[in-house]
Amino acid sequence: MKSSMKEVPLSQAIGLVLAHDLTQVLPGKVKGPLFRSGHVVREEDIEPLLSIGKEHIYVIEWAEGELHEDEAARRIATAVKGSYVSLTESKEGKVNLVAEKDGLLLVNISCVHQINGIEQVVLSTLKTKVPVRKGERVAASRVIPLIYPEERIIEVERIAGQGNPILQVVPYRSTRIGIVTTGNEIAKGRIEDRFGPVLRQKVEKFGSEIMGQTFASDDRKRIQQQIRSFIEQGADMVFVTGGMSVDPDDRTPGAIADMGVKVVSYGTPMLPGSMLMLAYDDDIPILGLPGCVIHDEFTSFDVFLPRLLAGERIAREEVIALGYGGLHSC
Ligand SMILES: Nc1nc2c(c(=O)[nH]1)N[C@H]1C(S)=C(S)[C@@H](COP(=O)(O)OP(=O)(O)OC[C@H]3O[C@@H](n4cnc5c(N)ncnc54)[C@H](O)[C@@H]3O)O[C@H]1N2
Ligand code: MOO
Repeated sequence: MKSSMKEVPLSQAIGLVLAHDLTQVLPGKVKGPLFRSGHVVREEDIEPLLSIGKEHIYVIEWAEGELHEDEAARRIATAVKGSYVSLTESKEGKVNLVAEKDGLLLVNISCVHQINGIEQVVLSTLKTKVPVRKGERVAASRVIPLIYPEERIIEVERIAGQGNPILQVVPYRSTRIGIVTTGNEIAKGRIEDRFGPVLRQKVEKFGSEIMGQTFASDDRKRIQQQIRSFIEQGADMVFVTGGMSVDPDDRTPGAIADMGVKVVSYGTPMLPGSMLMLAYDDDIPILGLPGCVIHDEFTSFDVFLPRLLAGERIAREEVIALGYGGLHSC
């Protein structure tokens, strides 16, 4: 047997319980529930109900195996949430999933696709591997009809139970970073360094620290010595700034590539930030940062930084994938 909805005219609705949130939309002013599910209709509610076009309310007689939209949305959200993600109460049949900490959001994309392939399920998420703040909404779930077959929710729960959590937040590690700034014009004091302040601010935003900054002339050996020195002092990551382009006196990529490290990529298919280099000395990332990092607000560096601070190891495939949708400016 299926659940049924009994239509009750407003004149007979006083004392009855609303079966779902009733939404008011006043363009530019309000879009939200005027009455919440479970509200007991009173005399003074009649006028406001008429003003949002309700001449009847509906009372549901429930059958076995069917769920209210609020319950269905809550079960989807519960099934997909992993660590450091929590749920809000449902509103108009929608449950929000919220980050409990600052960190990197990881989304299991193929499972999200599978779940949205189930008829009339909505699981809407942010993109994977983006930085999120504590309290930020990372996803929302709902079903389209008010009364929804439980068997489809059981299918959502089966997909979600297969392996890695579908949505999780990985908090940032506390990371000590050394900066080697290259360029004769800075080493000789002709211009003032701009990388230091920019990098400090970007890194501190994620709760990590710059352990020091040294300055090297355009000389391979000096650049390599200064990178090594930071690693010996316990750096978890090293940034090398400037000299990433095509001039013969741009020595940074050569210096990094020639110091016995594993180069993941020199050249990142995103603009700005195409001249970025990523290498690893064992587990320690070494990044060659191009001039655009001090010029543009958002570059490939801002994509990589939160991933690295959350402890992700970036592989070449992930760098390649940045090209699609990676055209921002410059
Ligand atoms: N012919 C080509 N030209 C450029 C290419 C290219 O592929 N072919 N790539 C462009 C892209 S993209 C970028 S990004 C920049 C990369 O520049 P570099 O990282 O090599 O930077 P430099 O040449 O060392 O300096 C450029 C500019 O920035 C100033 N600078 C450098 N470091 C500092 C610092 N610490 N503080 C303040 N200012 C700094 C430097 O004095 C220069 O004015 O190359 C494009 N060109
Ligand atoms: O490394 Mo550059 O951004 O593409 O300006």
